[in-house]
Parts: sequence; structure tokens; C-alpha cells
Amino acid sequence: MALAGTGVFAEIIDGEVYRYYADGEWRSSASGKSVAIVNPTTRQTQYRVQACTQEEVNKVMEAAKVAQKAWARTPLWKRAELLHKAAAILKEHKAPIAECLVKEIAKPAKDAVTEVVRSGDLVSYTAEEGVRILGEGKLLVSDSFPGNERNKYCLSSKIPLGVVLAIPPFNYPVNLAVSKIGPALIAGNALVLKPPTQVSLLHSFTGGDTGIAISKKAGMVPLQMELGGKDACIVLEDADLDLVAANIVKGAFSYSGQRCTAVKVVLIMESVADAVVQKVNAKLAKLKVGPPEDNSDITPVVTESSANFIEGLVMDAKEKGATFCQEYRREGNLIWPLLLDHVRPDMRIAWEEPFGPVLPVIRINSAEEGIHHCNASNFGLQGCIFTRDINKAILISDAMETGTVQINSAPARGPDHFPFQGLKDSGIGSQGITNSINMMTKVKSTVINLPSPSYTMG
Ligand SMILES: NC(=O)C1=CN([C@@H]2O[C@H](COP(=O)(O)OP(=O)(O)OC[C@H]3O[C@@H](n4cnc5c(N)ncnc54)[C@H](OP(=O)(O)O)[C@@H]3O)[C@@H](O)[C@H]2O)C=CC1
Ligand SMILES: O=C(O)[C@H](O)COP(=O)(O)O
Repeated sequence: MALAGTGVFAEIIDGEVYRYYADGEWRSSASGKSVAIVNPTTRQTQYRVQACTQEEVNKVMEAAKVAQKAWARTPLWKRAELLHKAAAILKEHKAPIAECLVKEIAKPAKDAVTEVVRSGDLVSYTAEEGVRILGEGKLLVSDSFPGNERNKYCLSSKIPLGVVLAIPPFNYPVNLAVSKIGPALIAGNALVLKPPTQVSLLHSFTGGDTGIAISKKAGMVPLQMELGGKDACIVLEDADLDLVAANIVKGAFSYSGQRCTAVKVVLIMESVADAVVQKVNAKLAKLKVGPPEDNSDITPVVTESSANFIEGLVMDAKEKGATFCQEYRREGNLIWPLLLDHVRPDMRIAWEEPFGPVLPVIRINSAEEGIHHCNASNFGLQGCIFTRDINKAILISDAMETGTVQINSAPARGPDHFPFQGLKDSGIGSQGITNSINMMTKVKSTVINLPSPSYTMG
């Protein structure tokens, strides 16, 4: 409860329970119930948030519909100005907000501050990009189509969808909230945010299998989804092995592997596998394991159930004969980094997403074997290739059925203006600031019909 009732949060706490914000006010729910936000490190309740009633949720949606009409009539420059102000406030309060990430999701303190600053930059870029792309439309003339004279002008522009429901995941709760809030608002939408339960924030959704379940209920509602991943790292014989080892450790173990874009399976040519495994193990041995407050590299995973799931994958691999490069070690939600070598396709961890500091290595004898394993996954978020041969890299990149392929670097969503999308079960549509703005608009055409054809200078 360190931050409860202090500084910036003082006005929004009611006793020990944080209020919810709706229709211009911080409110307490009539349910009288609250949801505990459990600190992954202490496994004690850190904060409590309102458990709203269905009636209150319905009222929030109604209020958003009403507010959206006025917001859509707010000039674009004004919408952008307000987003810039919001970005400044985010950055001004980066310390207390980052502290929440440390306590709520055990994000290492340095990474937590980085996320908040990155989020402020995302909001500002969104404001600028929104002015650029929403500030212009398209004029089409009829005589460009066979059989027509120039007697019709079509003005097309981008208009807001209405109310966007944003459902972000726990692991980047600020960044993956504003990556929906910013584009929605600059486009003239209203937005309702349902924060993940682990943290105290239209169907812009980020998450895992849940997304598939939600998409089946969405009917005609347009969806933008970024979902789970099993990002494959393909290592060829000519790769820079030091670069490979550094990127495997950063890519697979940052934030304890709790990143959608984490490296989640290494597919490495047999001839260089021993050397890379040795380099990675040496680096893993130097990682600091402990509480997020100490800027540890490996911190507790977000919930006990997550830790139990990860443990299940590890035990399955053990039963089926994987080589453990380290002893499996767990204390509460804290799991020590673990590299599993000689993993085979019959092991669950070859396919499932641990979302934790455990990495399987599968040895291959050809690039085609690596591509096959990557494409046999239900996921298709990102992947990466390490080779010095750019021609091979491009050919393999084209063959990998993933939304993004990184050449000679670990997978990453950032920088946030890059298009970011998942194929197959990894998502619907494309994020990245510009694509998100466009996905949160529709096109409107206005056609001017002239009494007779008119040709300029004719
Ligand atoms: N592609 C991407 O950019 C990213 C993908 N992810 C993926 O998300 C997963 C981890 O995040 P995590 O939060 O655990 O994912 P979840 O899918 O468990 O939850 C994501 C969000 O969905 C909400 N949710 C869960 N069930 C429902 C439902 N029935 N109706 C409406 N909302 C629901 C959750 O709320 P609640 O917390 O209350 O359950 C949470 O806010 C991983 O698979 C990871 O790969 C994560 C980050 C980015
Ligand atoms: O939620 C996630 O995992 C983020 O999309 C990862 O972002 P990053 O790859 O830029 O860290």
C-alpha cells in the first residue's frame, strides 16, 4: 500500500480500494466488492480495485457513446494538443506510475520507468501522426473509370468508429493501454478501457488464447487483436555466435520471458549448437535473480498460476528427456532462468508459450527444418534469423509465416511506430501507431454530382 493515498493517487483511493473512473468522475462501485492486486514478489495484496457491477459497466458504455459525439466534434488539432498534454503528464509522473509496475507485475524498476517514458513518446507520436493522416482525405473523379464522364467528384475521408473497447494484457499495462487509447482518441472515438486484473486500464485486445474466445463473440464489431506468440529464433551455421547468444538472452529472458515477442524456441544448426548453448549458459549464470526493486534481470512471474503453468512445461520436458543446462529452481513465483537443450517436438514446450524464463533449444540440420517448425506452430507473431548471408535471410524471412521477421536481432514490437501484427492465432489486423489509427476509423465517401461533365482547362 506504499502509494496508497500519497501524492498523485490520493484523490482516487477510497479507504484501501482504488476508485474507477467513468464519465468524468472517480467512483466507488455499488457492488461493495473489490479485486485484490497481488504483488508477485511478496504474494501479498498490494492494492485493491473496484469490482464493478454489470449495471455500472453498461452505464460506462452509454456515457462513452454520449461523450464520443462531442469528442468527434473537437477539432483534430485540439485532440492532438490534449494527447500531447497527456503524454507530458505520463512522463511527469513516471516515478509513481513505474512504482506501480514494480509492485503489481514485478517489472524491474529500470524497465518500468522505460515503459512509462516509451508510452509518453507513443502518445505524442500518435498525436502528430493523427494530424498527418486524418488531416487529409482523397478526391476521386468519375472519368478515371471506363464509360464515365467527369461529372462526379468523390471526397473520401476517415471517420471515427464510435466507442472502442480496449483490453490490454498485464505485461506492458501502460504501453499496451496507450497503444490503443492514443489512436482511438486522435481518430475521434471514445474509449472504454478494461485493465488486466493483475494491474489497477473497442475491441482493441491484447492477450493470449482469450482473444480467440472473445473474437467468437464479437459478431460485426471490428476487431484489432494482438495475441500470443511462439517466436522462433533460427540460427544458421554462418551466424555471428556472440551476437546470437546476446540476442537469445535478451530476447528470451527480458522481463522474465513475459513478452509476446520473447524468443520462445531456438532452432539452431547442429554444427554450432554446442558453442551457442555454452555462450548462452555463461550469460545466464550472470543474470541477477531477485526482486524488481533491485533492478534484477529475472523477477517473479506475475502469478502463482503462471509459475505453475511454466513448471508443468518444465516437468513435461524432464519426463521426456530434455537436457537441463541448469538445475530447475523456483521459490514462490520466482523461477531461475532455465535453458532446455535437445528439446524434441513431442515435448509441450516445443509448441506452448511459457511466458516465463524457460527456453527450449531444438537442433536442426537444415534451414528448411527450422522453417517447418516455425510454420507448424498455431502462432505467427514474430521470428528471427541469424546469418551473415542476406540472401538466405530474405528467403527464410519470406518463408516464415509470421507477422514480423527480425534479421540478426531478437524479436521486438518496438519502436512503436513500426507495423506490428500477428498471423494465424497471433492476432487480427495490424498495430503500430499508423495502422492502429487507421484500424480505429472507417471511410466515408461524399459524392458531388454535377449537372454536366466539367473538364478543367478543357
Ligand atoms: N501480441 C502482443 O502484442 C501481446 C500479446 N500478449 C499475450 O498475452 C498473453 C499474456 O497476457 P495476459 O494478460 O496473461 O493475457 P490474457 O489473455 O490472460 O488476458 C489479456 C486481457 O484479456 C482479459 N480477459 C481475459 N478473459 C477475458 C474475457 N473472457 N473477456 C474479456 N476480457 C478477458 C484479461 O483480463 P483479466 O486480467 O481480468 O483476466 C486481460 O485484460 C500472452 O499470450 C502474450 O503472448 C501480451 C502482450 C502483447
Ligand atoms: O507485450 C509485449 O510483449 C510487447 O509487445 C513487447 O514489446 P517489445 O518487444 O518492444 O518489448
